[in-house]
Amino acid sequence: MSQNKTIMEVNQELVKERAKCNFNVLEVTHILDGGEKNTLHRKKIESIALDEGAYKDPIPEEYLSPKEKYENAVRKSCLFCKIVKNALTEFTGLEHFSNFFVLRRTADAFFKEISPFLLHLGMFLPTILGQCTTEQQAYWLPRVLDIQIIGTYAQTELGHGTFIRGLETTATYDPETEEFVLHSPTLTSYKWWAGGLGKTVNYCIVVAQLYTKGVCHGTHLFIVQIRDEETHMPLPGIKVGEIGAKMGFNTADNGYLAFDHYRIPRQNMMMKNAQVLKDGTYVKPDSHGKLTYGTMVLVRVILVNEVAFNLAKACTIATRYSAVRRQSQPKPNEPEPQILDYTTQQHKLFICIATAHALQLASAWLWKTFNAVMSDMKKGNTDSLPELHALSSCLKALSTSDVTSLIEQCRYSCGGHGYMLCSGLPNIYSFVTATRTYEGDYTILLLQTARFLVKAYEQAEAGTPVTPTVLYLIEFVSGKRTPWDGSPEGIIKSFQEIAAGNISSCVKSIRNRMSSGLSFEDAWELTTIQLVGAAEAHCRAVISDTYKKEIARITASSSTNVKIVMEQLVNLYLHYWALNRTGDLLRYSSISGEDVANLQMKYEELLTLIRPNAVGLVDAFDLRDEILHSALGSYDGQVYKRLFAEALKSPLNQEPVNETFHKYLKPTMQGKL
Ligand SMILES: CCCCC/C=C\C/C=C\C/C=C\C/C=C\C/C=C\CCCCC(=O)SCCNC(=O)CCNC(=O)[C@H](O)C(C)(C)COP(=O)(O)OP(=O)(O)OC[C@H]1O[C@@H](n2cnc3c(N)ncnc32)[C@H](O)[C@@H]1OP(=O)(O)O
Ligand SMILES: Cc1cc2nc3c(=O)[nH]c(=O)nc-3n(C[C@H](O)[C@H](O)[C@H](O)COP(=O)(O)OP(=O)(O)OC[C@H]3O[C@@H](n4cnc5c(N)ncnc54)[C@H](O)[C@@H]3O)c2cc1C
Repeated sequence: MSQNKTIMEVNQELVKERAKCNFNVLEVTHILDGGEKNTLHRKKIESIALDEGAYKDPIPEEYLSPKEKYENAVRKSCLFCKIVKNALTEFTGLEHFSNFFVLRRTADAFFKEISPFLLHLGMFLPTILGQCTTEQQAYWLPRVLDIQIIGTYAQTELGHGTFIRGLETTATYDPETEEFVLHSPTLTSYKWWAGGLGKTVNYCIVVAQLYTKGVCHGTHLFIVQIRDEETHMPLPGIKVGEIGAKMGFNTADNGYLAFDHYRIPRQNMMMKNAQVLKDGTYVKPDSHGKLTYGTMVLVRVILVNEVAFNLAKACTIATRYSAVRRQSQPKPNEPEPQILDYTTQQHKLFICIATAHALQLASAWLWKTFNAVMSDMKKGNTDSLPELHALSSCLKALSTSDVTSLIEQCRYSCGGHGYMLCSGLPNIYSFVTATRTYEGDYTILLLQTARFLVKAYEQAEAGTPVTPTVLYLIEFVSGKRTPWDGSPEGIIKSFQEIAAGNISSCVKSIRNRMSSGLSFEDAWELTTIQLVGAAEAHCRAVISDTYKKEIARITASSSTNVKIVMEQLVNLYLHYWALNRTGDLLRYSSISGEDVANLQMKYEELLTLIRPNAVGLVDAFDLRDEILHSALGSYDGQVYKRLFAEALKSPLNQEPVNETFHKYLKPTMQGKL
């Protein structure tokens, strides 16, 4: 493996673990990267960005003040962009966007938290690609890709994040001057949260209610200059600042923004879908009404990959540490076992490895689906957009939620040392837990998927065709059931039956409530706990099915041992979730109590089978130490030496006696305070 420039010799525990591994690690790396060519490309970018050591901080980030942290992050963002500039200029279409994953991953070496430029590349750029006309793109893109301007995406307001139709910022067209007048009528209409808005950006995309000829046409997107390009001073009519300290994202200067009758040219409305003509005539998009929500769909797709990557980081750290750490003495007169040998520890960790694989492959599949839908839409066909919206919503919701819990589980599995910032786990957690909220809160997105599922159920009942991911509903409404057989295919089938059963129960509840006199809205509202459950079950079935099929497809030409270990992980994922949902299985499938006991036995066998390959499996994620930032997870496994070296960096250790001794401790102890 092209691992890291290790200064320390590799710990013997890890040497032995690597010798035990029975499959070709590089082959698995290629699978996860989507092919050998992608691995080589990734390594090339990582080398360009990291080999010279430019990412290194003179003082560890965690010991800087908030202001210094931010300033250091800006310095490094500029440096990072300079180093990878050639790679950046390639991104002239959304179809190239998957290459950003490589940059994103590499950038992690530079930032323990996050770059204040994240939204520039993660949302400003894709919105320009997705929402601007060709002429607008020709004007804005070169400036964006060359970092001549820096932008963000300001949609959320102090009063509204979820309910976009409730946003209060107005953009009123003035045909006299051919300008839009942006205004923030209330405190709750202040833009709030946009990353980089506080101090970094000079432009942003603003989502505002469009008024022309006295009529409100709903929310539309505008490119707005907020700071002078020379002095960086906020322009007259703009009030902008930072929102303050957060649980994480502290180097991302999330900001607030308000407008006082601030004017922008008509051409700054993003006009790919709807337009306002010079005289103020509004031209409606002739296809789907939600096309202005496009960037959110893209970013939801991206986030599935993003959290898979973060889970890979967390389980690399926790698995390597668990191979080095020894604790307790279950058998008298025998050495303390590696904690990785405890079945409960394997239960905590191997599901993380399997989930990272499942989500990585599901995200690649979703990315392909996204591109296919975009290509249809270029031809004016928006028929597949509702399914993409439903899929990206539930996959974003479930992946961010699962990964948040699993990263915390990785921290638990590292005991006290996992609580140290230098383990890397707290920063990974505080980044990922936010993904459950931003870009659409968990509950909200699952309820969006539920809307789609209820409609699909009604179509299946009526005998009209349904889209590919809900084909299982046709069998369900026809009353056909597959007897439980405990095979991987059988488990996936039962997940689909759980999903169909849950959707059917929701439909019944809504109908019963409506027949007892409630409105559809009230009946829906009272059923939302079940609807969230149904969307979650559907999504679990989709992930499981995709994971199994993709592994079978990709490993068709793999070596035998790679095939075996990949299949073991798929089975582990399926057994883990089947055991987690025995209540649903008993309710909606023909599983018996004895079958549940067999599932448990099989699950425990899988843990034992995977155990010798555990370190090889996390090595296959091929995460350079610079990207992991972890004393517990480095490739050399020198956990204790690294923990001690980190402790010595603490500012409190730079002097033998702290001044508080003279000021407070001594007077207190001597009764003089
Ligand atoms: C220098 C270093 C650089 C390092 C970086 C290097 C590279 C970076 C590159 C990549 C980055 C990698 C990863 C991360 C990338 C970026 C992310 C990082 C940070 C992000 C920060 C977060 C940003 C944000 O949070 S922006 C704000 C997001 N806000 C939301 O998501 C709001 C959620 N709310 C909604 O989506 C909607 O309001 C709603 C809840 C869906 C309801 O909408 P509404 O209009 O009320 O619609 P309604 O419910 O009535 O439904 C009507 C109808 O429309 C359908 N619908 C709804 N939405 C959509 C849609 N999006 N598409 C299609 N259809 C949609 C809905 O289903 C209904 O249909 P129907 O009537 O049932 O048929
Ligand atoms: C770190 C971070 C970065 C962000 N960056 C950006 C950015 O760059 N640009 C930007 O525009 N925004 C950004 N956001 C804002 C983010 O998109 C919103 O916070 C998110 O969409 C949730 O909206 P909200 O905060 O209004 O939550 P709310 O909608 O107020 O949700 C609060 C609770 O109410 C529940 N709830 C709300 N409505 C319903 C309903 N209809 N049915 C059932 N339950 C409901 C939710 O499930 C949730 O539990 C960021 C947020 C964070 C945390």
